[in-house]
Amino acid sequence: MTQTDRRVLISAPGKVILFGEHAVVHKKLAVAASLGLRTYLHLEENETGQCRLHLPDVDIDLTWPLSELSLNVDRKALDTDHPDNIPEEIKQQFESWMGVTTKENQRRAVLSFLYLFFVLKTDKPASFGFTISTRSTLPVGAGLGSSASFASCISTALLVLFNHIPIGFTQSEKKESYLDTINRFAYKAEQVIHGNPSGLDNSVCVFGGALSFRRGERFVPLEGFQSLQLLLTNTKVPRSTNALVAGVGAKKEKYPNVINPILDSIDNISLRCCEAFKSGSKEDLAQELEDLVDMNHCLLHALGVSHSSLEKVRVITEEFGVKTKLTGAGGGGCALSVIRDDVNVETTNLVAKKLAEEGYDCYRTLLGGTGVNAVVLGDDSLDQTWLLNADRETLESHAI
Ligand SMILES: Nc1ncnc2c1ncn2[C@@H]1O[C@H](COP(=O)(O)OP(=O)(O)O)[C@@H](O)[C@H]1O
Ligand SMILES: C[C@@](O)(CCOP(=O)(O)O)CC(=O)O
Repeated sequence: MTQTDRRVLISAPGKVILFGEHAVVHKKLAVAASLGLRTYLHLEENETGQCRLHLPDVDIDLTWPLSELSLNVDRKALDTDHPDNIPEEIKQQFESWMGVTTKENQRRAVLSFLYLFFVLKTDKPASFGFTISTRSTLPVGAGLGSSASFASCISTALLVLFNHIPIGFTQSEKKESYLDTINRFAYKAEQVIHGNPSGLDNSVCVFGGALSFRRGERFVPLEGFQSLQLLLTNTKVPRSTNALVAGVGAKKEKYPNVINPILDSIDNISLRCCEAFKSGSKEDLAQELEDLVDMNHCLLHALGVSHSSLEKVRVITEEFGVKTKLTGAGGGGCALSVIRDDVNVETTNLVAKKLAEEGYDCYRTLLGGTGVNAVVLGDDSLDQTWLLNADRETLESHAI
């Protein structure tokens, strides 16, 4: 296979925030872990002279001749602290490539791609072309980090495509430094998608595992982490991470003496979680996590980011003695329930059944899986049609 028809499968996990969402935006500690559910990206280099961006999860299929994807101004102008601050002229050019794309979720996905494309692009022959197709087994916009997982895949694809990092980065002795590079650009894409991200989600999706994170500092792998049985419930109530994060910020501005102590309490919940894992006693850990889950949810409720659907999940699970909190931005989206080892399978099934009767989707998935990964595909193997049609188990078996 030549360099020009190289095909690569990239994947990155979603994440679940155990403790500290929202507070982490304001420099409080958060604890999160990667999920078994992932986003997959198929990258094909070809000689069509065109760039195709195929994002079926958000109903996008755009193709541009690469000769037309060129900026009128020096691309150094893209080098700002936040992508929102790029010159108006570039924003207008991005708009002109957007076609009929009008929905906010679609626009942000395409804009994050265009932004990274221009930041990372290097000179290539006129015939150079490529197709990017993505498919996620994560629910999109539900609090499980689909945007960071997507951002990590796009960042990796463009870094590999333009030869900033080698395809075998996961086997390289410079792996850590390559992952840092992927993470830096994934964060930029996250900024395009949801405004003021803390950087927690992209760190989990890129590095995988379980970690604690404070904005502006390097994440710390969670000492003594043991995978937990979690039940994730997607209420399917749509919400905007942007708006919810901005709402908490506005409350903090207006009622600093009320909100700051809440954020400090959440910080202490995350600290306590780290200590509980470190101490290693499984019995105590289960009890503490349940308490912390309950308290963290109530504090998030006070910040105004719960929703009646999430409260309903709490009521249903509580009937079985199972503790639940919202996870991610809240306002709908997903809840996480801690399933203690002494809760039997029949009970868990019954809880899941009751939740399904309300129209919610339940996921049982492992925590702490591998971070972003890329493999070169052979001539005979999987193409993008396969990617778009494969079932979840088949996809997961190729994630490595
Ligand atoms: N598979 C995907 N394909 C294209 N865009 C995606 C995909 N997953 C996520 N996104 C982008 O991320 C946005 C969802 O981000 P967000 O609201 O933060 O939800 P989540 O909690 O799932 O990360 C989508 O509206 C879309 O712009
Ligand atoms: C609310 C927040 O803490 C997590 C948002 O997670 P999600 O986008 O709902 O998956 C924001 C952030 O950390 O950037």
